Amino acid sequence: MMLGDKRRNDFPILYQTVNDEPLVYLDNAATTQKPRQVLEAMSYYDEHDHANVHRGVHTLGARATEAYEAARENVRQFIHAHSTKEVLFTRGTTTSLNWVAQSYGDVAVEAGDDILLSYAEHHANLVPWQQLAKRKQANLVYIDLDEEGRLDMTDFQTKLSSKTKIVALAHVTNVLGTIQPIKEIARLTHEVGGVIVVDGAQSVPHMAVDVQDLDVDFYAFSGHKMYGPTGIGVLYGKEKWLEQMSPVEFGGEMIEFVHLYNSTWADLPWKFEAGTPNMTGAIGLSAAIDYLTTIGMTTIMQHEQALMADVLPRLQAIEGVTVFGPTSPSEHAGVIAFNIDGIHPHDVATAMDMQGVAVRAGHHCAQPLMKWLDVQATNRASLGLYTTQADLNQFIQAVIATKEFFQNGTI
Ligand SMILES: Cc1ncc(COP(=O)(O)O)c(CN[C@@H]2CONC2=O)c1O
Repeated sequence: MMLGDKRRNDFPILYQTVNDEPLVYLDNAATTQKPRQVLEAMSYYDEHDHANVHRGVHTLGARATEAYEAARENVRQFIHAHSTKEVLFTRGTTTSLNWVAQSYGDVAVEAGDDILLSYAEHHANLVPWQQLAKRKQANLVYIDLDEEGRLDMTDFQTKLSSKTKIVALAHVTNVLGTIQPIKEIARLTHEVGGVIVVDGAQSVPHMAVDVQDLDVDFYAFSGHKMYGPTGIGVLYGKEKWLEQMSPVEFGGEMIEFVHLYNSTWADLPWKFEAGTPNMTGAIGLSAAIDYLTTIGMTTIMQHEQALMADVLPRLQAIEGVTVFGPTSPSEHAGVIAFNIDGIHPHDVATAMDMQGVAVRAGHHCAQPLMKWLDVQATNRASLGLYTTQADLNQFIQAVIATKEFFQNGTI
């Protein structure tokens, strides 16, 4: 039995019909669904242990604090960070990346410095750097993509220089699903004295991530992309950088002492966590990590690669369908962008929804990439650990039926 069939009954939401057809949920790159184990862990916390953290001297406060900090330790182990001081809870990837651009960027980047990005970045890993470049009169330098949408490493090394202060890249891109060689990029970036900021939103759900092995300086991801709740994410940062960085938000929790006209800050990681944190979200994220760890990231990656090896060639073989990104299935980490020639992606997605199949349509917060692809928008199917062969069979049938419907009016 494949993983998807084995684990599907952990996800109550998947057992519904849409337009009288079994739901086939293939929008996991937007957000994943939560297993009962995550839902139950959050409910248990709220029903038994909820209180505000780090301040109460009463029993519930102690239990809530213990649960919250145990969640942080669980994240540390999951990404193999050296210390919990390096694991900051945020609202999600977008907040994490903004914190780096504002706090690290403002102290490290000066006029004339280079910030290297790729055309394939999500807006969350592009717009914060645009704002930093404007604030500091720094240069945004875009690394070319090759003909199949991979990062052009030759162009990267050409543009990398002693002026490079920051390299900001996705580990896995959210439209093409390309896996960027982060470990090599980190090594090359450090050789010129730069730091590497990695957008891990689309990689953490699909593969094991070891931030020490990758030797990245910052790594950002979201709970809701990895079978956890929304509203909780993580910023990993090397302790040496976080110690130098000023807080981005100010108030309770993050202070050591508040005088009338100045204040001192709490130690890491709390220096960056102003106000009451999302305890339930952190506990839900920790339960998601336990769930993924029980299955094993290698097992998940193998499952999704097997499905991709089946579905990508079948989609590529449909006449009148354009599939974007690398030709090889092994270079797609769970994501396929495609169009049916001559049919607007929104019409395709609507027609597929009529057949119970949920795919994304639009620019996917990657408008520079749409320009590079020379399209306004694409459709996107994205797999999860619960995706089954039956899901993909229904997906392929829906693409074919949608094409025929728009060509001759029958579905
Ligand atoms: C590569 C990447 N980076 C950052 C983000 C932002 O994450 P948060 O919204 O959790 O801060 C996303 C979200 N993915 C978008 C959301 O919907 N569809 C997508 O592809 C993403 O895919």
